[in-house]
Amino acid sequence: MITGKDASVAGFAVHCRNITKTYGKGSAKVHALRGVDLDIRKGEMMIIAGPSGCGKTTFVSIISTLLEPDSGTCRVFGRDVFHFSKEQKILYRRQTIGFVFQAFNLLPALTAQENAALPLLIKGVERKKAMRLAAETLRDVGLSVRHNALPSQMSGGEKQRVAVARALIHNPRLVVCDEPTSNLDHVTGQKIMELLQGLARTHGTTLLVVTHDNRIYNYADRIAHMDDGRIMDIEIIKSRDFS
Ligand SMILES: Nc1ncnc2c1ncn2[C@@H]1O[C@H](COP(=O)(O)OP(=O)(O)OP(=O)(O)O)[C@@H](O)[C@H]1O
Repeated sequence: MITGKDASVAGFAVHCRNITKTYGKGSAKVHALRGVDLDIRKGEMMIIAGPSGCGKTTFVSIISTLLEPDSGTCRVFGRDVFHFSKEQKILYRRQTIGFVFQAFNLLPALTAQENAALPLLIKGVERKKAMRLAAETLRDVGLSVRHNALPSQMSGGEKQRVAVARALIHNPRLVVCDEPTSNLDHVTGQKIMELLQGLARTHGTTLLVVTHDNRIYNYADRIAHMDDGRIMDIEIIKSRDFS
């Protein structure tokens, strides 16, 4: 982990200190995060690993402003995200972050191309242009055909490619993936990770991936191992120069 008095916040995609979060009250109280510090460098792929219930999803939800922390600080690309207004949070989630979830979260009534175009359509991009960019992005993620298929007509791997296209179409600086391979077979999971890694390297995107699928650990630059609401260890997988 990069820490120390001289660490420059400006060099980091994510810079978090002492984040705590509890759920519930009294005897039902759960300490989900017990003081999490983490720095992620721009362009880095950081995996957050750890057993079920250790606080992984809580942590990424807080960074993404989907959930309020109890205490702590967090700067994402230098911006103090815990003090955003409601409107700033909405814009931050739409513009800065791309999300990929295990359950794909595609809208069932929309085609692959419409699902991929969604972030642009929400942003107000004209439909024809959004659909053209969606077709290009689907090609980038290896889906050259079946753009008019509905999610119910696609395989798990195809759906996850659409989800990745949708996460990347607006060129977010940070892509947050929660168990992106857990509903996929091994080979398809590896393909999705290669895709994310390749696209991230081409565009300099920072990737934050929550997983307990140790078969994808080798795609990370570093792995933050969590347990019981804390980061216990940071493992370096690849030593790349991020300066
Ligand atoms: N809305 C909630 N209300 C009460 N407790 C919660 C809530 N969400 C999570 N928890 C608890 O907080 C702790 C951390 O949960 P979290 O979902 O962040 O863990 P996780 O590491 O992502 O788990 P998994 O790998 O199973 O998804 C767990 O003990 C969980 O039961």
